[in-house]
Amino acid sequence: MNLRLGVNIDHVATLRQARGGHEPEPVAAALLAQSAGAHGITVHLRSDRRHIQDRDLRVLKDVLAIPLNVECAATPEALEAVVPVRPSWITLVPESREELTTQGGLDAIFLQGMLRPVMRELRSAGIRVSLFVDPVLDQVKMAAKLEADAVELNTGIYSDLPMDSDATLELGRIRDAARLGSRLGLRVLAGHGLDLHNVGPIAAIPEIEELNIGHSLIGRAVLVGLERSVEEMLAAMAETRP
Ligand SMILES: CC(=O)[C@@H](O)[C@H](O)COP(=O)(O)O
Ligand SMILES: NCC(=O)COP(=O)(O)O
Repeated sequence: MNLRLGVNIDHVATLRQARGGHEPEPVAAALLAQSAGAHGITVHLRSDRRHIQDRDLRVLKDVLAIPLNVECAATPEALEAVVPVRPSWITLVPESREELTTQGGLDAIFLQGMLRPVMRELRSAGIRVSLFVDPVLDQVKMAAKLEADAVELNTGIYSDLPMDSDATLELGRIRDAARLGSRLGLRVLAGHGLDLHNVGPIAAIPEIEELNIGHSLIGRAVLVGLERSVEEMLAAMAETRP
């Protein structure tokens, strides 16, 4: 199975919002990522609208030829903004206003009563649903029980490990969760904090179909250009998953 790259363009919008103007245009970034070989575009519509705006979703949906994945909290306010856009995917993520970035996976077990009707509504609107969960077997089982189309395994703990530390344990958790998700019929994605240096061992996990990568890729794009940054990431992924 070929490994796909979803490019998260949130932080192009972060830069735009720093001045509250029009530049840089995240839609232009999405189109450049698409032409450089990205297989999908991911954006996170945060409740505080710190980067991606409602208008971005609408324009992205209109212009992209590759799937649009919108991450959001499972709140009525977020879903009212996202569902009418009809993205290919909605990924439900936990969110708190104070966090700098997502702090962990969704607790699908604790939230199952709330998630069940929400996910049913999204499915009936023709939108595929992914749950961003920690690499914990019971969370993956619950995602399957809730009839999610996919799980995105949170690689945040793995990505935060110091460079010279032993990642065996965390990689094992991600590998086991990926294997279980695939066995249960879920599509398995992974992401959070991945970069050119740590992506290899995650890309090597055969059950993982797609990686969502944003911050490091956009950070590098500031230095070398977005197309080159996407191409470098695709090449790094292909080193372990040709
Ligand atoms: C859910 C996840 O891991 C990321 O998409 C992250 O939430 C992106 O949001 P920020 O770009 O606001 O950190
Ligand atoms: N869901 C993960 C994502 O979209 C990108 O996360 P990051 O690479 O910005 O940490």
